[in-house]
Amino acid sequence: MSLSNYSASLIRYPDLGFSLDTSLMDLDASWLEGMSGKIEKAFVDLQKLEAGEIANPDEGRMVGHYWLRKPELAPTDELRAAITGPLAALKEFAVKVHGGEVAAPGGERFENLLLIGIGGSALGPQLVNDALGHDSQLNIHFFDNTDPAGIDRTLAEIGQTGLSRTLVLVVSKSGGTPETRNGMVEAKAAYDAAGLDFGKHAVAITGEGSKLDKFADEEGFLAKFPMEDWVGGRTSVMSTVGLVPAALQGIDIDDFLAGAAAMDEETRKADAGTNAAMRLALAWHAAGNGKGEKDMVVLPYKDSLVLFSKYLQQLVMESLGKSEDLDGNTVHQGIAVYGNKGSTDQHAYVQQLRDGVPNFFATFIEVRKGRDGDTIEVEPGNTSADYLQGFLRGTRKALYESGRKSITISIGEVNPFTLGMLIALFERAVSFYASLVNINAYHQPGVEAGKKAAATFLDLLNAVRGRLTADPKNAAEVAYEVDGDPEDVYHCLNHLAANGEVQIALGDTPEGDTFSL
Ligand SMILES: O=P(O)(O)OC[C@H]1O[C@](O)(CO)[C@@H](O)[C@@H]1O
Repeated sequence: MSLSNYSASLIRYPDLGFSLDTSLMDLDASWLEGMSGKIEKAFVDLQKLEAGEIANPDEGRMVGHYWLRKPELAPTDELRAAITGPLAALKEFAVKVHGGEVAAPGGERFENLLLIGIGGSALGPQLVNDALGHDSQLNIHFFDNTDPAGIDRTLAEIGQTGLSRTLVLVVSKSGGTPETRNGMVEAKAAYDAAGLDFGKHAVAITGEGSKLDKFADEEGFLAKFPMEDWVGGRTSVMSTVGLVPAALQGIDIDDFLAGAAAMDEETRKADAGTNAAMRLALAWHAAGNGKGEKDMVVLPYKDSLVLFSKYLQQLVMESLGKSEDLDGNTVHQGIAVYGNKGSTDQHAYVQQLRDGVPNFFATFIEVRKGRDGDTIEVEPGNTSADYLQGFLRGTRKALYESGRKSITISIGEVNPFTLGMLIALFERAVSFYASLVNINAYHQPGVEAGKKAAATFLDLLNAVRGRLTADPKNAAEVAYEVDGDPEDVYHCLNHLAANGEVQIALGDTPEGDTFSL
């Protein structure tokens, strides 16, 4: 570790208060030289993507999330209008909600938001809320799963009386995601039970013509905001998906977009020496040998960024985790991402990072400012912020001393602008990395397999339900009747027993368990 090595390895954008330090990644100059052809191609690929090329060939779609913060970039007037129109509309909607012009049927002002969505249709709003929502004009709650207990917990937080003052945002690009549909059905049931008109409390954010879009029309939703097919779920936080809730919360969405636009501007420059997103992609490539051999451990040293690692988990893993490259070769690409926050994890998993399996590189996120306003000394001469900085610097060094590499990203403070900057940085690094390893970062075929298998399980579950009688039967007998896999049938029966639909009599092993009505 030396100041000259640090200086030589640092990319900084002083106007943005941003820097990226890859000095502890030991990037080799000759390796970088050898990558120059791929680097050039990656710059060209991203230029073409931003110019509207079909960058998602499997789905035949353009990839337009970079236009969201610079609509002038969008290749046609129609696409530009699809960004600026909804942006103006959602701002106006937020003003009306805040002013009480859009209110609950009884005239009560909305005080709460309930966002129903999953994956990219929830993670962005959750990150934005956690990082920036401390002074929120409306309290936000989430249904991001089909877990009934989780739904009940959230409804209890809102409370029976709070429901009438709660605006529900149902967010689904496809408009057909089962978890989100279930969440909406559960929310509607809660409104019905409270004698409230769900539609008069609800807003849909979805693709035009989707099931949700039609349901919103049928139920007379208060408003609808479109989601375009050229914005992927995991990069949708700067579309209506992230901006509607953020504007309703009173978060400065113009600053958020401006931060992303500023990072885009810097990382649009085709110069590997100064382009932080390209440097990040190269560091990932070098660490994992271009094959994801090392996991990415994300450690923001700031409580308000704790969800950033979870957010990046979807952005990176859903984008890069692919079985085939663009030429159809089997490659099984990806980078595993996990993390939480520092210094908290020094008391949890940093022990393994320092001394255990060396299968990762760390990404520290440093926020230079400790807190707004006055601070106190926690001991003579030192503040809590001094300690946080000490732990970050100390851990980084301790890891390096035991051969564990790390990247350090620094920002001045957490605000809408800097959060926008960070998100844009990683989005562009993902785009570059995908080009470097020649994969399509913009589809997610693997997710479909689990969805299909879940649908098959539900069909089996319903068939099993139809076979239950007062006479006890074991799983093999029911499986024979429904022509199903005995183990799957056993799990159906066990599920029904756990939820009080059937009685279970335990045998010596699951094969001997019997079930009856
Ligand atoms: O917005 P939707 O269509 O409900 O999808 C939610 C999430 O599900 C996925 O499609 C994966 O199943 C993600 O890519 C997406 O963010």
